[in-house]
Amino acid sequence: MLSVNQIESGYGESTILRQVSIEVPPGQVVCLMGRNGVGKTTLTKTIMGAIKTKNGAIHYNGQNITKLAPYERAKLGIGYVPQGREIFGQLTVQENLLLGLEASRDRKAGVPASAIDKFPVLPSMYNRKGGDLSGGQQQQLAFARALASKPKLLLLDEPTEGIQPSIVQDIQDVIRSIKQQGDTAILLVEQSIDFVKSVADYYYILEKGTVVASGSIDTLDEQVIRQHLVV
Ligand SMILES: Nc1ncnc2c1ncn2[C@@H]1O[C@H](COP(=O)(O)OP(=O)(O)OP(=O)(O)O)[C@@H](O)[C@H]1O
Repeated sequence: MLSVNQIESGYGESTILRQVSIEVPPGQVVCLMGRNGVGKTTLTKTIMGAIKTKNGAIHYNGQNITKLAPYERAKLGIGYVPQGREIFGQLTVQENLLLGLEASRDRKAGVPASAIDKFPVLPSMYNRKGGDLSGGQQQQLAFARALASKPKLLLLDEPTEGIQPSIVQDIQDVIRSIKQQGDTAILLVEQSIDFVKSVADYYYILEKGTVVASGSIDTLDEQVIRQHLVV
């Protein structure tokens, strides 16, 4: 589904990612882990096209998307929930959700029930400004907005960061239900090892912009955690 092959990317003259290769198979949950500042967000932004790939290639469903603009990648079915959520604070919840449809091929159909059903708190807030929601509610809105275009690959950048435990649990349940449906793959940036172990099929660990460990989730053992993740 997603195949990142030996990519190099960064900001201006500075190169952050070097020789990074990852695979996200259809319908699977793949976690991207690593300490602060190792390049996890840079990788999700590069996959989405917000940062240019300097070398290497990104293929999505067999198509080379390395040079496509972010909106073109979104149209192909890649959804993105950025770190920090990036909700439009002055727009209502409903308007934020409708913006999610801009990436979709079928705008007239409206926001699909499949995006809203997973976040029962949202419909009661349709007319509230995005900026007036709590951090956890904004995260749910950002998630639903990404689901509005029915993505086949979802990039989630630290969806549980700074969020109260009950909403972390809700987000975990949503990821599980997407996984159970089996038609959307997820690349998840996440720091919590328990969370990762409860939802993921595979993991990759980055250090200084390169992949230093990877495997099926049952190989994420104490030694790997101590070596690459414990601060
Ligand atoms: N806009 C930017 N311009 C220049 N350098 C940047 C920019 N954004 C990030 N960096 C640098 O790129 C490196 C990787 O940052 P990145 O945000 O990808 O790491 P991360 O693993 O997602 O970290 P965190 O877990 O703290 O979110 C860091 O050294 C960071 O300082």
